[in-house]
This record gives sequence, structure tokens and C-alpha cells, in this order.
Amino acid sequence: MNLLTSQQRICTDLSNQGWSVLDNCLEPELIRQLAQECRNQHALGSLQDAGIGRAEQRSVQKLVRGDQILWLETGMSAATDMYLTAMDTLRQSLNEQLYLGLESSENHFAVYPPDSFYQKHVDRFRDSDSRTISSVLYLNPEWQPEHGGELRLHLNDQQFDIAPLANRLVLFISADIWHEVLPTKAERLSLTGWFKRRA
Ligand SMILES: O=C(O)CCC(=O)C(=O)O
Ligand SMILES: [Fe+2]
Repeated sequence: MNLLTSQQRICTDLSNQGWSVLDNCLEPELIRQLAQECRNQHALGSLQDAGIGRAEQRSVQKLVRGDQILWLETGMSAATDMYLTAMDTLRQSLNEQLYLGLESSENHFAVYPPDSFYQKHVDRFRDSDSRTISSVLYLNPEWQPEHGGELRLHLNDQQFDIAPLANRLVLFISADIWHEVLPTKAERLSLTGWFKRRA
């Protein structure tokens, strides 16, 4: 697993270009368990249509985003607790190296059914600046190029497409990086989160 040994590189990427991609992030067995849990919870009907906006402004708009999500809570399973611990270690190293003052993180499973997408957006809410670094860990072992579903980062003068391959972690500065999920042809699983500082 590369997450522990790559924190320096992640921090350099984030400060130089605002985003970072890390493959073979965690133990393969943990990725398998997280994917299994995501599929199980989805089959049980535990995931809810994702909304856009916050609190009273929140609404479900399938033409903006078509995924379903389930927020992680401590104690849901051994696998999700291990993931939350790994993210907390990363949070501390982001604080030590980039002085970000990140206090917590929030994370959810996401399932994009076939033909769904998430239109171009930034992750920071209009009325709260607490979301500082966005993270997405992909959970799709059989992903093929023809499935589409790339994360497209819109950078200053170019676009960068990232396939949602199992055990790939993408991090980016929530307020700066415009991005979208291109239409997916296959069911697309991920764990998305935000490192937050005090609002
Ligand atoms: O799943 C992804 O690649 C990105 C998801 C995303 O942009 C979001 O949930 O805000
Ligand atoms: Fe996003």
C-alpha cells in the first residue's frame, strides 16, 4: 500500500498543481471489502439519491448528478473504520506539511448507475468554506476504457481525465478545481470525502 509512503509526494502535488493521483493506495484486500460493503449496502437500499446544495437549499437533480450515496459513520464495519483511520493519518500529514488546519473529514460511498454522471462543479458550498481537500477512492476492479465514467478535472488551459480504477485515490483542492464525472456505462463505485477545517 502506497498511502503511507507517498504522503510527501501528495503534499508536493497539492501545493504545486492543486491535485494528486495515487495508485495502489491501500491493501487490495481492504479495497475488495470496501467494494463488497458498498455493493451490499446498495442492494439493501441503504443509499440515497445524492442532493446538491446544503441544508434548506438541498435538492435532488438527476440532470446535475445521478449518484446515490451513504455517509460513513464510525463503527459501520471493520473495513470502513480502517478507511477512516487511513484518512485521518493523511489529514494529519496534510496539516503537518501544508499547514491546512484540517479538523475532520466526512466520507460517503457513492454508486453511479449506468448512464449517470455529475456535471461540472466545484465542491465548496456557497455558504460554507469548510471543505478544503476533496478525496475520491475508486472501487472498480473490472473497469474498462469503454465504460467511460472518468473524473474530468478542468485545469486552467486543459482537461485531465482519470479512470475510476480500483485502489486509485484522487485528491484536489475543493475550492479551486472544477471537475465532473463523465457519463458511465457501468455501475461505478467510490468513496468520496472532504477534509474540512472550521467553517
Ligand atoms: O466520483 C468522482 O470521481 C467525483 C465525485 C464528485 O465530484 C463529488 O462527489 O463531488
Ligand atoms: Fe465533486
